[in-house]
Amino acid sequence: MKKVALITGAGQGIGEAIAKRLHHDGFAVALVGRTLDKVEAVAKEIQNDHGDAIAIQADVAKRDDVFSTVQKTYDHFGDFNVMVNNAGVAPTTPIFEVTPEVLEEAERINVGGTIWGIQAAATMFKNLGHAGKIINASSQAGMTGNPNLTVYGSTKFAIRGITETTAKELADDGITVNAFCPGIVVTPMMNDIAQQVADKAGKPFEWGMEQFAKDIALKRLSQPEDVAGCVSYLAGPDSNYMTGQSLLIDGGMVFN
Ligand SMILES: NC(=O)C1=CN([C@@H]2O[C@H](COP(=O)(O)OP(=O)(O)OC[C@H]3O[C@@H](n4cnc5c(N)ncnc54)[C@H](O)[C@@H]3O)[C@@H](O)[C@H]2O)C=CC1
Ligand SMILES: CC(=O)C(C)=O
Repeated sequence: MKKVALITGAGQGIGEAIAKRLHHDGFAVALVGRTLDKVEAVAKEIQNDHGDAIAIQADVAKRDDVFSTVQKTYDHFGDFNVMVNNAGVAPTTPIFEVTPEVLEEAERINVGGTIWGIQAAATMFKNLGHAGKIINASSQAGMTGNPNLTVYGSTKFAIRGITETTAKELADDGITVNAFCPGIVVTPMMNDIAQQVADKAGKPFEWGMEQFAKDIALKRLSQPEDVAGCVSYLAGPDSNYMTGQSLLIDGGMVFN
């Protein structure tokens, strides 16, 4: 029987690439997103490639939604093995522009969504009586400070802390918890960030992207597939003896 993975935020960008990569690795995949049309379109592509995929609409900020996606995934495929807490939002907030609303939304989705995802997946693994893998999306912005990303960066630092903490709490149940920390990945999110930073400075889009891209040692932006390859490792057996870790996939940027 195929192993089963659930990926949140799978309608575009990194989540879409992870879903497709895990399908190629032999997983049955549940694609979760806020906009059903988008996850359905990706699920259809996977089905057309002879894959097993379902699409589920959910808001990861809502605990009940997240528990329900895990239950639906199990009900459909009959097992549950890997949870990828990938969905996130990235407000661009110079420190003087941070409002309670911006802070709360990012906390509810990025931090809350990750915690509910860990709770729901670990509960299911324990009920099934077998091991499982939980993989969380942090960021290079969760390892170092990025100007204009105070709120976003705070959520991504938090996700690394949650990863380390829950790895220790869940180890006795055979559950591993790791995080991936992409650098600058060409997705709708990153394009929005670059555009907003450029707009605030009265500069063109290319200038906005350059603010993030100029220190990449490998001298190229990353593609969603670069990240999906590392998540494939975290989801597969070769990472079985690894837990509580944050895998940096930034082309040599943070520690330049
Ligand atoms: N693009 C980049 O350069 C980087 C991205 N990341 C992280 O990787 C993850 C994926 O990022 P991208 O693919 O770039 O973003 P994206 O914005 O292109 O895609 C994220 C997806 O998550 C969904 N989503 C957002 N809030 C949701 C919610 N409450 N419930 C359900 N779905 C929700 C969105 O609808 C979207 O389909 C995020 O956690 C992001 O913070 C980390 C480092 C760099
Ligand atoms: C979006 C993000 O995580 C960046 C710029 O590191």
